[in-house]
Amino acid sequence: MVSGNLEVIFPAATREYAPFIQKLWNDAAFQATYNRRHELQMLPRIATYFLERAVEISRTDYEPSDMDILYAEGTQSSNGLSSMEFSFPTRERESFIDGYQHDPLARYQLIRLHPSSLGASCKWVGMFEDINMVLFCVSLTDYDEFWLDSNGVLINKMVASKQLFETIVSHPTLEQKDFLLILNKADLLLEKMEEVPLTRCEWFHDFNPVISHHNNNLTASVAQRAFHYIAVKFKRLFDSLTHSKLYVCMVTGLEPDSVDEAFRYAREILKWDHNDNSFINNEFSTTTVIEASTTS
Ligand SMILES: Nc1nc2c(ncn2[C@@H]2O[C@H](COP(=O)(O)OP(=O)(O)OP(=O)(O)O)[C@@H](O)[C@H]2O)c(=O)[nH]1
Ligand SMILES: [Mg+2]
Repeated sequence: MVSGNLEVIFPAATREYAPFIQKLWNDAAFQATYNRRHELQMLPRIATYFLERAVEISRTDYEPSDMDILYAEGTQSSNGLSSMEFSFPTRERESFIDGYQHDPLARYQLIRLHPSSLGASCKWVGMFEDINMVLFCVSLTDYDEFWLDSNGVLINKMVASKQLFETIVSHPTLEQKDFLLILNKADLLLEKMEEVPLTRCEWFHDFNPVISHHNNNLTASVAQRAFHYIAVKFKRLFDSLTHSKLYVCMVTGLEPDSVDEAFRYAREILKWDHNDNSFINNEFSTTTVIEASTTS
């Protein structure tokens, strides 16, 4: 990859196979299997996005679109920890017309963790002494998914996130820091709940909403309640560990506006702090945000 010699990774043969891959993918048996992927360990939802484009992607002149990049899987480093720094430099004026204006001075460190690095008691957190806020990201659809931990034991991904959250919020370096919990993949929650109940995750065993069915499907309000339930679970946990308030918002990572909204909320929170909490009782109108004044 470093040498840019893609022939080594994707030999010409791969391109020859691409039409067959696409044909197999459109086969009824493959599609039926994909539709029952929640019964399998390792068939990601996203498979369809790329397999449908096998021929296009295999072309030598293929250039990934922004969407292709957003849909791609993150890579995992061998020690389970990868990170990159980014910021939003001032761009052309037109880009700002509709969207959220990022603070060009804000610097972000994106850290991706695998639970296998949990055993290392998160020593790396000590590297981040000068941070203002932690944006802790959890996928709402993790509740029925599993990971192999460092001992080779399958662990529920939501439970793994909970354990990581506990370790990180209790870390001495991050004492008194603001935490914003980003509950991601909001667009997929309802679809998943129609297949697998939220109670599949042991931590969510007491989720018991009054369920209103519409055409035998769960309604969006059930997903909304599930989101609130999960948010409150984390808020209670955070309160018990730090005696402070956890901010929460719901995000769909594939939608730039939704991500911008989370960054905007993060900036509001910092402003509240900066102004001695005088903003704390301000109404925050967005529906995807659990109000700052919500108690657990
Ligand atoms: N539909 C939807 N897909 C998302 C969202 N956020 C991320 N994704 C997709 O989820 C995948 C993210 O892949 P990874 O970064 O590997 O994360 P993951 O597969 O959820 O989790 P692990 O690989 O187990 O860490 C990509 O295909 C993304 O396009 C979202 O909000 N909605
Ligand atoms: Mg993945």
